[in-house]
Amino acid sequence: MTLHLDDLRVRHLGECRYDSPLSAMLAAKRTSPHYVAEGDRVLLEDTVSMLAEHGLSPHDLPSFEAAGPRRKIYFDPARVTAGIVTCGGLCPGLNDVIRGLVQELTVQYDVKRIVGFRNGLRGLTARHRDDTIELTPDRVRDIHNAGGTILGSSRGAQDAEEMVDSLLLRGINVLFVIGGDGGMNAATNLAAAIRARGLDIAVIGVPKTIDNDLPYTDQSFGFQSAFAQAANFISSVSIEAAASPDGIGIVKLMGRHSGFIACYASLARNAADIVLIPEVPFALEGEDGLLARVERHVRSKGFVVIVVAEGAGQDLLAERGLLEGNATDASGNAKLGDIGGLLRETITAHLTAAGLAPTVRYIDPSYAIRSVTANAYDSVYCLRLAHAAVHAAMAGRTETAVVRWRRRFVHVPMPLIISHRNQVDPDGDLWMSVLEATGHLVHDPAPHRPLLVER
Ligand SMILES: Nc1ncnc2c1ncn2[C@@H]1O[C@H](COP(=O)(O)OP(=O)(O)O)[C@@H](O)[C@H]1O
Ligand SMILES: O=P(O)(O)OC[C@H]1O[C@](O)(COP(=O)(O)O)[C@@H](O)[C@@H]1O
Ligand SMILES: [Mg+2]
Repeated sequence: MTLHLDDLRVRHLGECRYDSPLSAMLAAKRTSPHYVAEGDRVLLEDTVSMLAEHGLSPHDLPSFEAAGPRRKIYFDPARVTAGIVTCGGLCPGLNDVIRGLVQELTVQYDVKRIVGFRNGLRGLTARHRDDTIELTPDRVRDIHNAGGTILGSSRGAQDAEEMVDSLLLRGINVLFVIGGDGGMNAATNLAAAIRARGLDIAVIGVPKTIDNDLPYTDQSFGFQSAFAQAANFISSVSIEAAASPDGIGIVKLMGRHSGFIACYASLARNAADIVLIPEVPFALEGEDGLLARVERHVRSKGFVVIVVAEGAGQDLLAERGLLEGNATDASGNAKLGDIGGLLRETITAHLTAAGLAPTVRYIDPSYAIRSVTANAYDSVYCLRLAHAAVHAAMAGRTETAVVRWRRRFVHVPMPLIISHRNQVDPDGDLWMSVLEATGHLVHDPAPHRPLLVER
């Protein structure tokens, strides 16, 4: 998708007329390699070839508005009531973001009232809108020491008009939606409903996903903590597999449509022999198929470690009638078949038929990965995203997500965040690293992507 400068402009509620409490500090600042001033923009692309292709002056190149505090703001902080909601699946750092939002709103902007909606967008429905949590610095002081979200979360559909009514009834001027593709979709619809009614309510998104599958963000918050935890399970399984005759270690990791966790967790320990992700189809049978490859590993090395993303090989399950048609969860997300189970069964049968006596160690750590506390790196990241989100809201941005893009914090129009899915590029350098680390390129140099099958 080719984007132009106009596609990247974010919506403003109106003119910023109030002095920001941070204006004196900002007056002294200038753009430097480490600070992007409020009027400056951050380029969408960062290679010479991509930029040259546009043939445009720097000012006309596709670029994002820089995040950060503004000298003039849209809302009078004394009249602001903020709302916060977390939706969808958990990921590390949700409490860090909530805490950062509350601290920044109260300490820097002196906002007096912050309402936490419980259990995701369900908390904005008529039935649940009064069951909220008053969020104060005291209430959030220690919440970053635990995983999950103190607000709770949920999946399932809600009516946008009903949610707007809730915002009005609770007097919310600024809503922070911490959510994934579903949450950003819902927030976009909510913002459209707010706009259609001509209301003065800002909706700011803080994109969240354990799968790292949202575009226009370097890496989603909590992802690093999650794949570090996943890497521990890979270590465990590889120790088990190595200690067993004809040992087969299999770890199934989250990743509905994108294999980022599988790739990063595998690289973190460099113990995987085979990595299977949704983006790279594979065959079970045949000389280049998975079963033959597993057998070669076991015969040459004595054991094999396989890391599989849960969304990999769904076509193989469908072929075997092991998929529930087009089944979806309450939010409309595809329900997956159990690729880990299929691997365990087919590998055991294949190796047994080949005269080996496999010992299979299979781990599906599932929720144990996304429920962990954010590590120090992610905590910092979450806090800075929260700061950026508060500045964006107070400056009257709406239908806008705050993200880190090429190491800078920027504003992205919410529709772009849900325009497509971020996936591992089979031609990209991440997948190349995985192939290098698993020895595919050295041991099997002939096919460019050894486990990729044209279907
Ligand atoms: N396409 C959509 N349009 C409007 N709302 C959606 C859409 N997809 C999901 N939602 C709502 O957003 C919330 C979170 O979505 P979900 O897919 O469960 O998690 P996530 O935000 O992590 O992707 C749910 O309440 C769901 O109903
Ligand atoms: O069991 P749940 O809560 O539906 O979550 C499972 C799925 O949610 C995910 O964590 C991603 O969901 P989100 O979009 O909510 O982050 C997947 O990796 C996983 O398959
Ligand atoms: Mg999602």
